[in-house]
Parts: sequence; C-alpha cells; structure tokens
Amino acid sequence: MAETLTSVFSPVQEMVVDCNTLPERFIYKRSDEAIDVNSPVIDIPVIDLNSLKYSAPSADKELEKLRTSFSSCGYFQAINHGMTSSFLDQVHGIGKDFFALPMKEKLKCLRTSEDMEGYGNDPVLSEHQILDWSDRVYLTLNPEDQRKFHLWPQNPKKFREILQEYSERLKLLNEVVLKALSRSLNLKESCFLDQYGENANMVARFNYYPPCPRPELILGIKPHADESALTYILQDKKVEGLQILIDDQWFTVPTVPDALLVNVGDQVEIMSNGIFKSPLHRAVTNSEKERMTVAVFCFPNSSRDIEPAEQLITETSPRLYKKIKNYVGSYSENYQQGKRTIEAAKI
Ligand SMILES: O=C(O)CCC(=O)C(=O)O
Ligand SMILES: [Fe+2]
Repeated sequence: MAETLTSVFSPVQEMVVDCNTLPERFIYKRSDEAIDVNSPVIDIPVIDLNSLKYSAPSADKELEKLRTSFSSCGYFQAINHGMTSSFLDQVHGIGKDFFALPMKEKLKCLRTSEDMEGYGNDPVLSEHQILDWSDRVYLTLNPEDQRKFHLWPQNPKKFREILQEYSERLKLLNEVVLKALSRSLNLKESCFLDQYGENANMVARFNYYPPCPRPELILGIKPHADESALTYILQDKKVEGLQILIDDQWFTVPTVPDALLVNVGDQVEIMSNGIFKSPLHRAVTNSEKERMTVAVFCFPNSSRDIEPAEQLITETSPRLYKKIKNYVGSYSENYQQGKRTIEAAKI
C-alpha cells in the first residue's frame, strides 16, 4: 500500500534535541503494563559455523544444537563465520558514522514517500499507527541489478565498499546456514537452497535508536516477526535492546562479541513446515545511550513459490502452510497493524 498520510520526514534523532513534551504518537498503548526494559537475559545457543561444514561427530553435535535452538527460541549466535572482529567493527562503524553526519548530508539519501529504500523511518499508513523510536537506512543488496545506488550513502567514504563486501560474505554464509538447516532435519543438503533458487533477495537495514526520554512507554521497534527466510543481525556491542517473546514473557537477547545473531524468518518457518519458529521480537530504547544495529534480511525472489518441504509432510505431521508467492509484498501493512502475515499462510 502506498503511503498516504504523510510524506514529511521527521527524524527521531532530531526530536531528541527539542523534546519537551512526550510525543503522543510514539506511546505504545497496546498493553497496560509498562515496557520492561530490563527483562531477564536469555541464553542463546552459540554455534560454530566452521565445524558445520564437515562430516564429523563434532558437526553432528553442532547440527543438533542448531535444530534445537531454531525449533525453540528461533535464534542462534554464529561464531567462526569467517569475518574478523575488525571487519564487523567496520560494518557497524559505517552505520554509526552515517547517523552522526549533519542532517543535510543524510537527507541526500532520503527515501521518497513511495519507496521503503533510503534514509527515513517507517511509512505512516494510518493515523492510529504507533511510531517506532528509530531512524533507518534501508537498502537492497541483491539482486545486484536492483540496487538503488543514488540512495547509498557516499559518506562515510567507505560505506559502499564495506557494505558490498559484507553482502558477499553474508551471501556465502546464508548458503552454509541453509544447507546446515536441511541437514539438521535429515533432508538433502540442497533442499531449502533449491527452493531459494537464483536471484534471491537481500536487504540491509541500519537501525538507529536515539536515546529516548521514556523507555518504559516507547519502543524502538514494535513486536514483529521477520518476513525474511533468515535474518542476520550485527548487534551493538555496547548497548543491548533486542527482546524476544517466549511463553508470553519478554527476554533480553545478550550481545556476544564478534558473533552474528541469526534468526528464523517466516519463510523458513513455512519451508520447515513449522519445525523452525520465526520468533516474535521487539527493540526497547535506552534513556541515555544511542544504539545502532545492522539487520540483513535474506529471502527468495518474490517470483518463487514457497511451501513446506515435501519430505517433512507425513501422516503424523500434516502440511501446515499453503504455497505462497511474494510473501514480503503483504508484510508492511500487517506489521503496522500489529498483525502477523504468517497467519494468512496457515492452512
Ligand atoms: O535492532 C534490533 O536489535 C532488532 C532489529 C530488528 O528486529 C529488525 O530490523 O527487524
Ligand atoms: Fe526484526
């Protein structure tokens, strides 16, 4: 749906400067309870991606861990992913440096009201929409011919080069993870990758959360599950803020230095016929510190059909989801209304 209500961009980052009254549009009213900013920390399994590549008993143990963590909390922390600590710092750094630029410079990458891509914040689709306390840069990485380079920051100077390299690394990593997921369910290694097909999509979103005057009332990102197949999050090493919902309770996801946080998106939940769970998560804000994260969403090309792998459907585990195309197309509107798109894919 095209954005209809406002095309005037008001960066959250600027509001911090002259925020004398509480901005009503940001107050998260869905619950009577205050937002628990310091929710208990949950232990997310750490998985050694290097050991997954080989057929050895250590790989079997790691695959088992992968299956269990993706079927329970829907997350794992990837280590030995082939990227150095200083490279990941550079990826984080280009985002931080961009948001620290003068507004005039950032506005060169401003998204238009018709498009998600570029610098801005969420499209406002209804006057009742509760706004997120975050500004973003949203960029298509793949297919490469769909990149909108006029919206890619030219400042910091290394932005493009580093993001390009990061996208190449993640493309390879994503194949390793998809193969491991198939193996962990005793499927042919290429099972999920085949559904994924050529010309897959990859989108990066730099999320910037400025300090917020009332973290107990305002969210950085509303509760949602990702529309991707898999999401790779480069967390902020210094400030936590991501929370996941398990059995109706919010838990804080810890930051593991140099690990990449990987989560199941709706499309892998569908492909695995519900064995892997796409977790409901949100980002809280911090009254003193800013926070910046880099999320990369990987998903099959919108022209492809997504459905549960046939081998996973048996008499005792019937098919739970329909065949779908262009899953992402209907996502944004549902998100803003607090609805889950995956509900519509259920049989
Ligand atoms: O910033 C975070 O920790 C979470 C970001 C997220 O969930 C998203 O971009 O979809
Ligand atoms: Fe997310």
